[in-house]
Amino acid sequence: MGYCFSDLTAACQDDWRAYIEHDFVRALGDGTLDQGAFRHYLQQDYLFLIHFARAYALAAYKSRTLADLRQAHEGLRAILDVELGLHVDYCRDWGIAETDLAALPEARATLAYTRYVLDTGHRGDLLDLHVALAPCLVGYGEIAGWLKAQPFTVRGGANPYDAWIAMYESDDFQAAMGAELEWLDARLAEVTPRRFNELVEVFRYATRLEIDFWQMGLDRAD
Ligand SMILES: Cc1ncc(C[n+]2csc(CCO)c2C)c(N)n1
Repeated sequence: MGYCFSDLTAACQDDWRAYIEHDFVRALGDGTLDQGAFRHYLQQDYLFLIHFARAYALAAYKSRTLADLRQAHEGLRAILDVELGLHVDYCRDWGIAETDLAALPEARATLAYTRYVLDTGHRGDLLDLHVALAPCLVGYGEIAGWLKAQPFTVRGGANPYDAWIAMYESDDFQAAMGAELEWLDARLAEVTPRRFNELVEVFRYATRLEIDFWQMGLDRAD
């Protein structure tokens, strides 16, 4: 007993590194990512965010305390009022109109990942759901930090993806990630070894689905 979040990443080290250091991420860092691949990723990420908002609504439904209910409400509000608006503006800069976003067909990788998270939340409890969401929330913060430390990363106007990196290294985002880590560490401190192993499986599947999401972008898969 007495687990914490880093025990989850340690238990799935190979998958976690494959996600954080994926070729898509490296190419974002050095600015060589194919722009069509990025556009495909952005389009599917719009659909991803909508389902992610639904997952926060599910977190509200699964809450047993007012504090957890408020946290879920804040997550839902942040996506609807901030993230999706930023995403639509950002897509416009990349030549994707909001009307196009609304009509997008969902790629299989988007479908698999988002429905896995929702199903995990439905069949499990609030901790299962948060663990399924963690590769998304914590992973992107870690990716921004990892890119910052890599010698190949190009920053500023010379990298067309600089704004994307900046978004996830921002103080606001890093603070949201820190709050999530605190919540997870407090819950994981109390779970049994058997329960921890169940949560590792949830975390591993969600991490693999993040890898597939990057790969979908690179392959422009539908
Ligand atoms: C496939 C995919 N995975 C993770 C994120 C990152 N992300 C999405 S919503 C959110 C938190 C919202 O409050 C974060 C960090 C993404 N955009 N796309």
